[in-house]
Amino acid sequence: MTSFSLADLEAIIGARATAGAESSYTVKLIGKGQAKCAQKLGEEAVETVIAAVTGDREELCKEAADLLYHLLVVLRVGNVSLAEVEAELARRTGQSGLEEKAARTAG
Ligand SMILES: N=c1c2ncn([C@@H]3O[C@H](COP(=O)(O)OP(=O)(O)OP(=O)(O)O)[C@@H](O)[C@H]3O)c2ncn1[C@@H]1O[C@H](COP(=O)(O)O)[C@@H](O)[C@H]1O
Repeated sequence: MTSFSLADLEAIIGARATAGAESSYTVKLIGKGQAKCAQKLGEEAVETVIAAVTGDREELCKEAADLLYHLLVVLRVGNVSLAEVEAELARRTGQSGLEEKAARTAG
C-alpha cells in the first residue's frame, strides 16, 4: 500500500510547471496551452470509459491514473487547486446526489 496521494502529484506538477524543466512532460503539455491540456483530459476520459466497458480491471486502473494526472494538469492551468475541489466535494457530503439533482431541476 502506497501513501502517495493526489495532493503529492499536484505538488509535483506545480513544481515542474514552476521550474520549467526541459525533460518534463508536464511542462511540454502546459506549454501547448489550455485547449490542448483539456483535449488530452478528454482523450484519457474516453480511454478510461473504454477500459471500464471492456471489463479490463488492470487497464482501468492505468487509464484512471492517466485521467487523474491530466485532470490535475487541467486544474493547474485553470488555476483551481485540488483543495478547492475537495472543499466542493465536502460541501456536497450532506446531500445525496438525487437530492442535489431534484433541487437543481425543480421549478
Ligand atoms: N502521472 C503522470 C502521467 N500520467 C500520464 N502521463 C503522460 O501522459 C501521456 C498520455 O499518453 P498519450 O499516449 O496520449 O501520450 P502522448 O502520445 O505522448 O501524448 P501527446 O504527445 O499527445 O501529448 C503519456 O506521455 C504519459 O507519460 C504522465 N506524465 C507524468 N506523470 C507524473 O507527473 C510527474 C511529473 O512528470 P514530468 O512532468 O514528466 O516530470 C511525475 O511524477 C510523473 O510520474
